[in-house]
Amino acid sequence: MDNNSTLQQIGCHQEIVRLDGVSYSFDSQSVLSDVSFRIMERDFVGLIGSNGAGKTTLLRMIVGLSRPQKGAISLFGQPADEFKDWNKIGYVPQRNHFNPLFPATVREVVLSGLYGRKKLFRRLSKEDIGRCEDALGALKIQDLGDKKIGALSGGQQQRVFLARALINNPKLLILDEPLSGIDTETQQSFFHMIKHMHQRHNITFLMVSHDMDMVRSYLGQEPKEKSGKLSFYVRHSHDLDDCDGTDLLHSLRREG
Ligand SMILES: Nc1ncnc2c1ncn2[C@@H]1O[C@H](COP(=O)(O)OP(=O)(O)OP(=O)(O)O)[C@@H](O)[C@H]1O
Repeated sequence: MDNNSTLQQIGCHQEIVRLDGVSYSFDSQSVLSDVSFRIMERDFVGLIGSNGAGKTTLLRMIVGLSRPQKGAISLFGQPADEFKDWNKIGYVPQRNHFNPLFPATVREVVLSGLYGRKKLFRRLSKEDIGRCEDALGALKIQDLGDKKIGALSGGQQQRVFLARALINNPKLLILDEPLSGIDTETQQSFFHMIKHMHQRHNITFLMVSHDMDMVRSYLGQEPKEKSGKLSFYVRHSHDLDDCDGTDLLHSLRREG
């Protein structure tokens, strides 16, 4: 193998998330105990576990909303405490449901995903608006842009939250039960869409799901690793000689 192809493989094979002996308790109740796991670039990781197993607690630590009480987390090769490049990570938390009277439009919700507090207070640039339209296009909801978010169905709202997470063109998307509370047909098209993002646009995924059939159909029958009550199912989309195409929004602009 020549140097170039070795470099290419490393280039597509970065360690995105590393958990080393992570533990967490609420009061005296231990929720996670000594969890170690690595997510490589272009992995699709399905995180499975019973109710209360600590899945959401783990995701919240990865996105910096809380810290491990023991052990360490690294993101893109950096200790999580020092990590600043949060626009590389898109996060869709569990059970996002808006009150039907919530006044924001779909476009406003998607734009609120632009990372950086200062962006909330400064005027939107043409580029910001272009990114928003691209994200709406990626989720096939351009026609909903001016609708009030609270007036949409659960499945449509889920698409809006995914568009919001995509607006920064993240390398890693973290989804907490994105399929819950939506009908089977919408679940299938949603899952189809995220598989496409994984395979064609090289986004790395960490997804919590209770739908074992869907998880197994894409990620295989057996978990790659288990830790306590958590199981990690993994599929890698990596094509050794293809390191291109990580920019979903950009690709869409070109395709469109
Ligand atoms: N803020 C909190 N204060 C006290 N206990 C908490 C808090 N958040 C979570 N817990 C407890 O920690 C445990 C793990 O919760 P977590 O939400 O991480 O589980 P989960 O695997 O995501 O569950 P589910 O599948 O039901 O969403 C649960 O027993 C929960 O009651």
